[in-house]
Amino acid sequence: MAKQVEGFNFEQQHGKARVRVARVWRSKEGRHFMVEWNVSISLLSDCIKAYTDDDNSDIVATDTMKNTVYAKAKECTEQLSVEEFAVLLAKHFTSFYSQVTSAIVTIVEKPWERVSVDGQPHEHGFKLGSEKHTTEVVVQKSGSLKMISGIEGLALLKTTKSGFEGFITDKTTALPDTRERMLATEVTCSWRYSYESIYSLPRKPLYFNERYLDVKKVLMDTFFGSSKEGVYSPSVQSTLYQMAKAVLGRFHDISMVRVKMPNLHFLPVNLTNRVKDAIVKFEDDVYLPTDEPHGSIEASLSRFWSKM
Ligand SMILES: O=c1[nH]c(=O)c2[nH]c(=O)[nH]c2[nH]1
Repeated sequence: MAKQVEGFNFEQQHGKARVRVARVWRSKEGRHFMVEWNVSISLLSDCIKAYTDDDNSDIVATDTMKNTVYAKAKECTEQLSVEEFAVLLAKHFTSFYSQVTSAIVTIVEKPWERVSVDGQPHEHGFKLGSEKHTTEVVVQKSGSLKMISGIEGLALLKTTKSGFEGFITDKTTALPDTRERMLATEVTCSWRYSYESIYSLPRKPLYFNERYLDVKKVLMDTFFGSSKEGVYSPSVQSTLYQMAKAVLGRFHDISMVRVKMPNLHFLPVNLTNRVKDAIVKFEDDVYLPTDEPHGSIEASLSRFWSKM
């Protein structure tokens, strides 16, 4: 919200970025559970005097925000999702400080996964996976909520059932039509939940972790198709749309989904020697993988009644 200050419109927020915290929980039976989070906080608060009058008396110190992350992590005696922790932090800042009108908390979870040794899940051993679970929540003093979750760095590839043809051709077009190519991407997807108040959130423990895994599965199943047959992709655009639509079709508490899918090209390799003999003739087998430059394709899809 812009404020009128000395004849100007003025907007401000302050916070602490990239606070790293890990939390371990130990079950009675001796199994350990752990998370590692990177937390960023930004507060919208009435502290204009700090900007205009050198008066910090309304400032929540960003150092205090950092300490609060550790204090709240300590208080969480049960395992919880990034979404729940973000809401808990945001709720604290908006209810504890009269000056704070709104809190924005974003968290990226590092993908530590329990290892198996000799086919048995290890009690306290973890290895780093690849894609990351993310969230951004905005909480107002009234309890009104905006909650977005996401997945980052989901690298997917299929070696066939992908093509691209019928696009505009003009004098700068070199790309041939094809019905046979590799399709590789790194999916970034975020989705907005339709919960609009911190008081109407699902109470089920780890609900949002379950949702995250379910959304990831729907995205991947749609990308790949069935295990034997697969599914033909006529373009990244078409596959991206099918993936977004599948998420909205499946999850009724998701009102908006945004998907970004770079097209990471695998270029056919054809090599001839100086006397024009083929060294390598491309037969859908030898490729030059490249990520620069790459196609960049993104879209968002929301229900008619929903907010973006
Ligand atoms: O799936 C694709 N979409 C495009 O827009 C595009 N453009 C391009 O050169 N190759 C591709 N592939």
